[in-house]
Amino acid sequence: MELTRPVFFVGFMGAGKTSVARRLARTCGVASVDMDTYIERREGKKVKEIFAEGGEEGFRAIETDVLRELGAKPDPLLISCGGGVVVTPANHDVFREAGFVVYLEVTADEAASRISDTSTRPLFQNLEAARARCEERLPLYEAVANVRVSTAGKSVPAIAREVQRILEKEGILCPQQR
Ligand SMILES: Nc1ncnc2c1ncn2[C@@H]1O[C@H](COP(=O)(O)OP(=O)(O)OP(=O)(O)O)[C@@H](O)[C@H]1O
Ligand SMILES: O=C(O)C1=C[C@@H](O)[C@@H](O)[C@H](O)C1
Ligand SMILES: [Mg+2]
Repeated sequence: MELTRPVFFVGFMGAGKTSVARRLARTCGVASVDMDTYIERREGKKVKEIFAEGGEEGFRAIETDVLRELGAKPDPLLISCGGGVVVTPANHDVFREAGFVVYLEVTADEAASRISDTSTRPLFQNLEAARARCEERLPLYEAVANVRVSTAGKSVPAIAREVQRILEKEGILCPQQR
């Protein structure tokens, strides 16, 4: 199959953006890219090190640069964003101009139960702070979303199938034209 526009997955850390995009890419035969992984390869450093050296501000600048680059690829991709991509206002323009945004909903408590190693996520260091951060970001996720998908109690393959149906209905995921 092929994509007519880039599809961005947003949502809090642990929502399943990376897992769902990867699963959908595999089952539909389209390409996916994970922004955190892409950033780590490009910078030759782990996200944690980028935060330690340049702070959140340094990380966000790289993130916006990469979002613009990936959103402008001639062959559209499934793009799993970092959990904080919505905090930078300029990123909202990229979403609006280029793509379709799938918001995967999760609570901080459920996310905490899914993530085995929070040390890789500098902004998920304790549950209290994560709950507050998650709540603070809800309106931002909602503002950019073209569609919301609840992930509570659902498996990654089930969520991927649900997203696939939505993308097909919207004409974003189509049978290959050539
Ligand atoms: N629906 C789900 N049910 C159970 N576990 C899940 C589900 N989705 C993801 N997970 C697990 O939660 C962990 C985090 O998932 P994933 O890395 O896909 O989240 P993410 O949204 O990309 O997070 P981040 O913003 O930190 O990159 C992984 O171990 C994954 O296997
Ligand atoms: O929610 C966030 O702010 C982040 C989520 C991760 O995906 C990484 O992009 C980074 O750890 C920041
Ligand atoms: Mg991820």
